[in-house]
Amino acid sequence: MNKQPIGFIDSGVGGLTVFKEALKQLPHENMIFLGDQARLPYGPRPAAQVVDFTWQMVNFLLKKDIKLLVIACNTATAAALDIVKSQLPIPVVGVILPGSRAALKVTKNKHLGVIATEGTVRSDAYARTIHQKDAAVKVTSLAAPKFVPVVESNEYRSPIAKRIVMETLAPLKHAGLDTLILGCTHYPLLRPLIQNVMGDDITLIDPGSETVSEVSTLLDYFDIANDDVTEPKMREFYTTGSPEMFEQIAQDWLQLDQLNAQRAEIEDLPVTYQQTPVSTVVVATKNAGKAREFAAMFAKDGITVKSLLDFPELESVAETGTTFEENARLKADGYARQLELPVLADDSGLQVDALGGQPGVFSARYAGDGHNDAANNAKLLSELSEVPAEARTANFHTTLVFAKPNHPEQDLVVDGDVLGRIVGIPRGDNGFGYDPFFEVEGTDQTLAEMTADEKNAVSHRGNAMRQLEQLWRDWYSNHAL
Ligand SMILES: O=P(O)(O)OP(=O)(O)OP(=O)(O)OC[C@H]1O[C@@H](n2cnc3c(O)ncnc32)[C@H](O)[C@@H]1O
Ligand SMILES: [Mg+2]
Repeated sequence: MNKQPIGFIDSGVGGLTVFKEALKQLPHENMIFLGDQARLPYGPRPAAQVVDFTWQMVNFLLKKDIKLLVIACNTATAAALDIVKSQLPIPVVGVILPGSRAALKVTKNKHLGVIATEGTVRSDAYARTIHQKDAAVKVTSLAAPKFVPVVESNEYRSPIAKRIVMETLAPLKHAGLDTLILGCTHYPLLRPLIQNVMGDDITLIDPGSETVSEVSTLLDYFDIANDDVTEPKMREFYTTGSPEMFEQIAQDWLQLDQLNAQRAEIEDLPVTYQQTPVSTVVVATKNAGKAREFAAMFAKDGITVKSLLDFPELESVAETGTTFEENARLKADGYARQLELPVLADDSGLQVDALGGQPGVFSARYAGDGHNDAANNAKLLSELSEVPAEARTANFHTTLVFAKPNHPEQDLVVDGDVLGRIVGIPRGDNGFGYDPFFEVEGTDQTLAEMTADEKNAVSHRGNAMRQLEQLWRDWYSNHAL
């Protein structure tokens, strides 16, 4: 018998949907809830910050002597579950695995939808978790950033809520899914509206109930359940925001008598786990031209780039794939494993329409094995000798893959392209490779006539980097699920 409370944390009131399930399934347990309403929403925040805030909430509840922690927030689960779990002596339960499991149990057509915050969607945690269990399941994710504010402002039954739900879910209505995961603990409060928009054929999954089943299993497994059915149970509620606002929603949602919320000061509590800022990125390329471009792009954030030229002792990874992505993955995964560091790889090439997309993935060895830009360019010109100027359209493509050591399933993948045409006479001395022959669409300049900055502003690599910039820091600081 263990009378210590179970702790629940969330960015706001959403976690109460899990708490409500716990009241139903585990009525004899003492429970404490903490919502970080002052700093909500968590969805748009960088993962590293969500990790910090999560630790502050955890440290608040540890002082209350909790015996088990429920991270009743999808965004915090995606960002912090692993690290918190690895450092706490008590069991820790998140909501993503239980939610995924529940959805896999009910789907018939193996097409799942996930609606969640931007942070959760960006982390790809649901798709990853689902695919670890069944790689054949299709997962369609959609960020619904407007839902949390509607719930937190107690507007979740209003006509505004109805309109927001309708507009947000429109892209999913005809997507062909049969099951939709409510991948944010706030969303079950909008359940009737969501069901109405999606139609009765779609099964909605509220991860709360499955999460509490997992809690129940763990209480038994660790033999820490409270079997005392006599005395009244502790129901404590804390918020970093306004206790009155919290009470209104909680009272309404939980239907508890005498619900009292108290203000919690957690901002000054320690952040147990500090992220070290990233100062160096390894780019897995032997091509000095590429390395220079990445160095210039990362330098804007004060980050130093190292390339394979800095690590001559590494075993070469063969580019045996048939697509840019396959090759980029081979390079990123292969070198990350050897270096035991996150590694970024680029696989790129020129695709000429009149040559059926050639040289494509063979761009580096177009004229035969071994790198020789001059020979490659000469071959390109001879292949195009009969092709008139207007038919010499082409594009440069790159696929970038950022990989962590031994976690290929977490590879971050982005693409970039630039359109143009192949000119007959080379122009310009800048850049590298095929640059002097590639005239950028909408300009009269080849890539080799542009400065480094001008090229990065339009190039395939620059375009891919601009996407990567939005994603990589969060991904980098996310721990393996
Ligand atoms: O594999 P790593 O070591 O990164 O270096 P690589 O030069 O072999 O690179 P790829 O396998 O990706 O092959 C890309 C080919 O396309 C050419 N290429 C890629 N990006 C280019 C750019 O921005 N300008 C000109 N040529 C480019 C490059 O010179 C190569 O011949
Ligand atoms: Mg190569």
